[in-house]
Amino acid sequence: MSGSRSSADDPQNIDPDVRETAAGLATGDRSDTLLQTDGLIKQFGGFTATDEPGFAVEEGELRCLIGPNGAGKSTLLKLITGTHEPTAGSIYYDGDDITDLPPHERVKRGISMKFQVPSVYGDLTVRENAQLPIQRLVTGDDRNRRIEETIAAAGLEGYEDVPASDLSHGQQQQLEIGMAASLQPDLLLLDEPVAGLSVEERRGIADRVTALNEERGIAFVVIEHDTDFVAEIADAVTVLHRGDVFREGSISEIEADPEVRRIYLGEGGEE
Ligand SMILES: Nc1ncnc2c1ncn2[C@@H]1O[C@H](COP(=O)(O)OP(=O)(O)OP(=O)(O)O)[C@@H](O)[C@H]1O
Repeated sequence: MSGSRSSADDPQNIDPDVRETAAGLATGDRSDTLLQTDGLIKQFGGFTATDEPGFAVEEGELRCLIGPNGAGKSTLLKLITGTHEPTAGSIYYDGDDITDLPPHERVKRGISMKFQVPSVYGDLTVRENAQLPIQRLVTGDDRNRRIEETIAAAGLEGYEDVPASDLSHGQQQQLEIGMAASLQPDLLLLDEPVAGLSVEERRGIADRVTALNEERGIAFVVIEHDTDFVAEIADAVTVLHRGDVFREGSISEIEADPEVRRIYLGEGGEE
């Protein structure tokens, strides 16, 4: 843990590898890195929730973010969306430093997030909910086409006129994922999308996420505790512990790692 916003903004303080990647992207020398953090710190009072994790996402990859309770997973996603302002450090997206951009500018750049708390309107139909994210952005025939795309992305064809309150919890989550995807992001962040869902509902969410990843090339970061679900969807897994990246690898490598088992089972949550 070190530094402040002003010292982290000094190009001399940026990790050389990160500077090279960001500079390469900015000059058109494209690598596959979509998002990269550098020296990122978030403190709440005296407590450090994010401690220079050096987190990266490649274009089109489906990455799951796991870790004990309080490891800093949600905080990291909120720093990426701009919901939280970092105490220090930088975030690069598609070659640009987006650290100081407000959340709506990040959405325009292609970062979209579905939060843990459901946000569909129960008294509106599936179609009416589906038009909400784009209603001020898209008009005419394009709007109808985008609404149909959103409903297809949610896997809710045939439910167009059903009030969202009549959908199952899993279908509501599907609708939210479709709505988050309707902004045509390159990166979609999901915070525990299958918490509290049945096995069948989890399968519905896994189908939506993998379809959007494979058919539209959307990169995902998915916070998830359920390793069966992670094994079903993830290309790669990052383990966060005490605000820092603890391990990265495939789910089978992560599950076999005794140190990962220790931080989950031994120490449990963060103090
Ligand atoms: N707004 C806040 N104010 C103060 N402390 C916070 C705030 N948000 C998060 N924290 C603290 O930061 C740490 C990381 O929280 P965070 O929610 O990012 O963890 P998490 O890994 O997502 O946990 P969980 O798996 O339980 O959702 C926790 O100790 C939490 O209490």
